[in-house]
Amino acid sequence: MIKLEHVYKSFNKQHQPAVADVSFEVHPGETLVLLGTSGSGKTTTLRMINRLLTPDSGQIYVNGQAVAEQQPETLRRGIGYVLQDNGLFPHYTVAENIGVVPALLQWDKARIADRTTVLMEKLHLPPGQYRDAYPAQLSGGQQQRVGLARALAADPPVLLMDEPFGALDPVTRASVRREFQALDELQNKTVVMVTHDVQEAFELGTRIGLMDNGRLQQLGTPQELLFAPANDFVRAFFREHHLLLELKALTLADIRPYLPPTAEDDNYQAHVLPGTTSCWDALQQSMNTEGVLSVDFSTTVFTMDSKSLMTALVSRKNEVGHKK
Ligand SMILES: Nc1ncnc2c1ncn2[C@@H]1O[C@H](COP(=O)(O)OP(=O)(O)OP(=O)(O)O)[C@@H](O)[C@H]1O
Repeated sequence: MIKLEHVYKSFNKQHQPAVADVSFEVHPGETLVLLGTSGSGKTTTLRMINRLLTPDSGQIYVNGQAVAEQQPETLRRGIGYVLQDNGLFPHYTVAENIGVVPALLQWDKARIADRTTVLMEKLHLPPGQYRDAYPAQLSGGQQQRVGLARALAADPPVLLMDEPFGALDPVTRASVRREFQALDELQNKTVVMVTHDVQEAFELGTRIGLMDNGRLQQLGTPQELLFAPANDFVRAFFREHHLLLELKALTLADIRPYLPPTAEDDNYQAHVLPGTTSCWDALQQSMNTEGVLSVDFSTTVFTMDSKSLMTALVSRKNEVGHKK
């Protein structure tokens, strides 16, 4: 668990603070994404959580304990940290990089080796091929996977990530992001991630904290930020990507009332999507199924096509817009 209470940080007392009155709580199993324009205070906020920076005022707690009362080294051993440039040690092999924190925690060698193998397999880095490689011998995407494995190695309850996919090309970025999202390791972790990529925030964030000028402009679920913006800044921030973000934020269950009446389908084959699937993922799946989608709404299975999905989205938008 991470908790910030009225945190302020200035680098230059003559200027406005880099972070002003930021408060939030993040619970196990949640990913809070800090999103915002460049210089809005995202990285400063993150770096105060593991004491790389010290707040001028306010309190920060990790797992119920004030970070100011803990030795920075001890605190950081319990926090996984992933950086944009991966921060791997160039003269350490992949296995040695992944084993850094377990070694500091004095795990025995066999346990470190087992844990390294498990994580490399989960992150699609065949251990036989890459265990003894050096970072420079890996692609950017592979290096970032090693950075993730290193952060997860000692199974810390808290994970901080600063633009973890920011240095990757769009295709690699999407695949590393998907692998990250699918990791069972994350299930009970408390994660705070910084990004300025709006799509990434919507894909990975349980909640999003949108920052501007050092302040949290709004903190809420992707749906809340999109459909109930707290102010003009929030509204304007998402305007350009609105339709795409709606596809990511809304599930098939959200648009079910707007789908055309469809006969229950006894002929559906494999590939039934749960109602919790995002509309975006459903459209992507429809490319593999010639446009046809079967959706399991618990009581009934609907069969529809991608066109009726888009029509339902527009009907929903019209109705919700009309009510406002
Ligand atoms: N070490 C520092 N010394 C002086 N000023 C700093 C320092 N670190 C950050 N700042 C200033 O604090 C403000 C917030 O910076 P921060 O890096 O937290 O923003 P950010 O939202 O993470 O931006 P970006 O997305 O560009 O990384 C900026 O005005 C920045 O110039």
